[in-house]
Amino acid sequence: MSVPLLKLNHVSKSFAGVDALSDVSLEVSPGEVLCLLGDNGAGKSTLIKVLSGVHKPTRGSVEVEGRPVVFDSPKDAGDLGIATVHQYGGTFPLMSVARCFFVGKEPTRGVWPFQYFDKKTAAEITVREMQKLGITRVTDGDRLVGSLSGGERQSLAIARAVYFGAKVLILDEPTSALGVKQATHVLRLIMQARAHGLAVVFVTHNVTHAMAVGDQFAVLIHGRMADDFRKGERTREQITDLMAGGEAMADLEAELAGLTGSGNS
Ligand SMILES: Nc1ncnc2c1ncn2[C@@H]1O[C@H](COP(=O)(O)OP(=O)(O)OP(=O)(O)O)[C@@H](O)[C@H]1O
Repeated sequence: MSVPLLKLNHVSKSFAGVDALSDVSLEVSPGEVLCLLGDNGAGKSTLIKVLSGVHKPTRGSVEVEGRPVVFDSPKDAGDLGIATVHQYGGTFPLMSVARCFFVGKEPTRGVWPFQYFDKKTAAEITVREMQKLGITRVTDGDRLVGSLSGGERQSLAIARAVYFGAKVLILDEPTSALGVKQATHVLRLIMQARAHGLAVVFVTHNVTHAMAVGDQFAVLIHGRMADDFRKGERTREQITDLMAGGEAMADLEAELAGLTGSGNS
């Protein structure tokens, strides 16, 4: 059994009286997709921020490849191969795709202090890496990021993470703003990353998308792990019911029945 790439042990995170996460334990190994499911306010963003070095846990610990770590910043997490891709690709609309791909890691030419950004190399690498992910319509590294489709932006961000050696890819609601075709493309990218041995944490509230690619699942409700299971152990209905909160739905049904009843009388 391989050592998990990333592991959370009994992590809690509180903000001035709000328990955003309570006693969450999970792990993800190379070549696995962990889907983190939860409704609005469940604690998904807070969990991503703990995993990516934005927040320190109030209690509990984080391990990377079996070693306890304390991230002081997202850079610390990045240096250990943890890459986070945000909903819109976290990219800059007015930058060229090549600039965006290499932001903070620019290839240079010349000798200090006369170094300059090697635009040609950056453009070639960016276009090539995006093509590897099936994005064949971006052939010019000078193209503005703002002109890419949502799926292409996600691909750019994922290609960047993989190129710079990510071992763990954390995807924050990558499909939620996309149409069916583009969402399918992003789900394919997740499978590709998995096939390359990356550990993927796929954060979503779309049960269908999660079930299409997930190996294991964790459902957060009010900051707690309400359930965790492996592929095939729950039906879509069971997961949806759990996320919607069985009680809340029962209350609503009773309320609606009451309204209908009073309308009839
Ligand atoms: N910096 C903060 N200060 C105070 N409370 C916070 C802070 N960040 C998150 N919270 C609270 O923690 C809880 C979980 O929030 P979080 O953003 O992690 O949920 P989420 O699952 O990502 O929700 P959504 O899907 O709506 O983005 C919420 O009640 C939120 O108001």
